[in-house]
Amino acid sequence: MKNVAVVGGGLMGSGIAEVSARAGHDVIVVESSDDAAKAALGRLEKSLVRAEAKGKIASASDVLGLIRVETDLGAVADREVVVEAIVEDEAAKVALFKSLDAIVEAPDAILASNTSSIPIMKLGVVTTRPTQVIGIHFFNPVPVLQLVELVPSLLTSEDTTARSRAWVEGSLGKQAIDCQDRAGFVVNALLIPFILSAIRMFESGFASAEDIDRGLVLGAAHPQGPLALADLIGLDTTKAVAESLYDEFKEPLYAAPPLLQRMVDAGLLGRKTGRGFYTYA
Ligand SMILES: CC(=O)CC(=O)SCCNC(=O)CCNC(=O)[C@H](O)C(C)(C)COP(=O)(O)OP(=O)(O)OC[C@H]1O[C@@H](n2cnc3c(N)ncnc32)[C@H](O)[C@@H]1OP(=O)(O)O
Ligand SMILES: NC(=O)C1=CN([C@@H]2O[C@H](COP(=O)(O)OP(=O)(O)OC[C@H]3O[C@@H](n4cnc5c(N)ncnc54)[C@H](O)[C@@H]3O)[C@@H](O)[C@H]2O)C=CC1
Repeated sequence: MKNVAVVGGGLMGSGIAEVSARAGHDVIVVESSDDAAKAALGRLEKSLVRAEAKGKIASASDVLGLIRVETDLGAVADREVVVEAIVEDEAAKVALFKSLDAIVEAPDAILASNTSSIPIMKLGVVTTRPTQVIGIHFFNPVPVLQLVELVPSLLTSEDTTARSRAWVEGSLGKQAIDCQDRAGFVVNALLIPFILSAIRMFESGFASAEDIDRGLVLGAAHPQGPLALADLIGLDTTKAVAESLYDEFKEPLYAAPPLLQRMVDAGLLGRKTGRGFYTYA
């Protein structure tokens, strides 16, 4: 699969577009407005310039030359693989998969979602080709982290799973794990309750954000603490993933704590808005 579309060019979509172009693929990114398209292009340029400065790629402009950012979803019609990376909102994703089903022409094209937590079946069944719908879940930051979770639904064909694996491992150089189609898959089903516990600890006044994070960095060798990680993921996404998990399993450990809800209400979404548990320049 050499021609790829990524729908949603935010934090994750721009990373997926970057690693695809770095693997030599022809990439179309679709964004929802001109301003969002400009922001996506800015993220791509910044990341590729950094990769070039670090000697990881020969030329940022050559890689950028493989990527087109569009605002018309019709641009994805000729793609072999489409990776959806829009906001973590089931209704928005359902609407998008219905549109993709009508637009994408290749009869064997793969329609993938990068969702963090929404069961893939909910997206597959709204299309006429659920055998070709699969979760291909990358991790943040995409150019750095090796893992991809492969999440076939009960209706996904073995051929779709095999071609998805060949693409992420063979072409993109990532490492895949296989997951059942349950909210949160493997990593977020474990990681999100850990982050929510850290938020509850901070909310209760038990320890400062800095001490909670330093504790996990220095005492458990995590690359960053859970509150800094929530700021990296985005508090809106963290809350949405918690809600999907709670909806599926009804376990209190998945319930979003009030502080997380209030921070999202306030627009304190972490790095993306400049303020979450920490402030960013
Ligand atoms: C919510 C979901 O559905 C699933 C998820 O993704 S959950 C989130 C999973 N992600 C994690 O757990 C991230 C944990 N944190 C980390 O791995 C690290 O803290 C980090 C990579 C984010 C930053 O690492 P750091 O050592 O503090 O910073 P820094 O020195 O700037 O970066 C380390 C390397 O990563 C690269 N890097 C960091 N951020 C990057 C980015 N956004 N894009 C590209 N490269 C990046 C740097 O260039 C640097 O590369 P070199 O070693 O080759 O120089
Ligand atoms: N943030 C993270 O650490 C991770 C997020 N994910 C998942 O990836 C997806 C995207 O997350 P982020 O990139 O963090 O979000 P984000 O908010 O940074 O980006 C979402 C982008 O989608 C665009 N968009 C929204 N609706 C659209 C539409 N209908 N058509 C085209 N573009 C549209 C927005 O303009 C925005 O740029 C979510 O499903 C999330 O759960 C997966 C792994 C890690």
